[in-house]
Amino acid sequence: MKDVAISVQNLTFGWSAQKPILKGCSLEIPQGEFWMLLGNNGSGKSTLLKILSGLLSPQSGECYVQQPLGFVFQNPDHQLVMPTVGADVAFGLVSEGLSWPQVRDRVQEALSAVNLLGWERRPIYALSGGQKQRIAIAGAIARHCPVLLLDEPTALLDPETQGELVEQVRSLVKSRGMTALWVTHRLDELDYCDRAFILEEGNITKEGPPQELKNYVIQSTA
Ligand SMILES: Nc1ncnc2c1ncn2[C@@H]1O[C@H](COP(=O)(O)OP(=O)(O)OP(=O)(O)O)[C@@H](O)[C@H]1O
Repeated sequence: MKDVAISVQNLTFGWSAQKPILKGCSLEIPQGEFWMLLGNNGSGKSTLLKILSGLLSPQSGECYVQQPLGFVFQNPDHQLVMPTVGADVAFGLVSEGLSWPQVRDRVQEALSAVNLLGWERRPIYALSGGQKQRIAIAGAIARHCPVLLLDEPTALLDPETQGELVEQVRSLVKSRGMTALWVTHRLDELDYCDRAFILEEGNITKEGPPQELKNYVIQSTA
């Protein structure tokens, strides 16, 4: 039996009492698996991820996520803060009080994991959208995060780069035993995940393997 990496029980949240977003939402993700979260616009997917990451507090319910967690935003320009690749990946390590050689090793390990070893001195502004997303993921790997939360990370990428990123995250999950929860609108991305959820009307209404969820979405939108 696998350990649970992410667990949510009866979560409720609303921006106002008149408009509840999550209405007793529950889910569980085993360690070392790649899951996706689908749902219509405004169904509360980003809100759920923000609660999982501690950016928002639920009104009620229980929430557990293995720590430290890494969060990858839709727009990488909202999270890359330093001028170069190496400085950005190292930035998240500041609070750990590591020695310089330890920081260098962590940065190299993380860049190697996303196939960007040797890119330390590259300026962030010169990277493509997909490369920036891989740097954001490298930041989480450098911090040795067991869990990655990704909020529509391919939304701003071209189709080829979208496929490369989702493939990369799948291979990180499988090779490093990480757990990832990936929010998406794109049904073709489901092919890469182990299982997926659908968030509707404030609750998880469906959970299952990718093909089953694809069929459900296609039938419900036909
Ligand atoms: N800061 C905020 N203040 C008030 N309402 C908000 C705020 N952020 C989001 N909302 C509302 O909460 C609801 C859920 O938003 P959320 O962004 O979680 O949905 P989503 O499923 O991620 O949507 P999308 O697929 O469009 O990204 C929406 O109705 C949204 O307008």
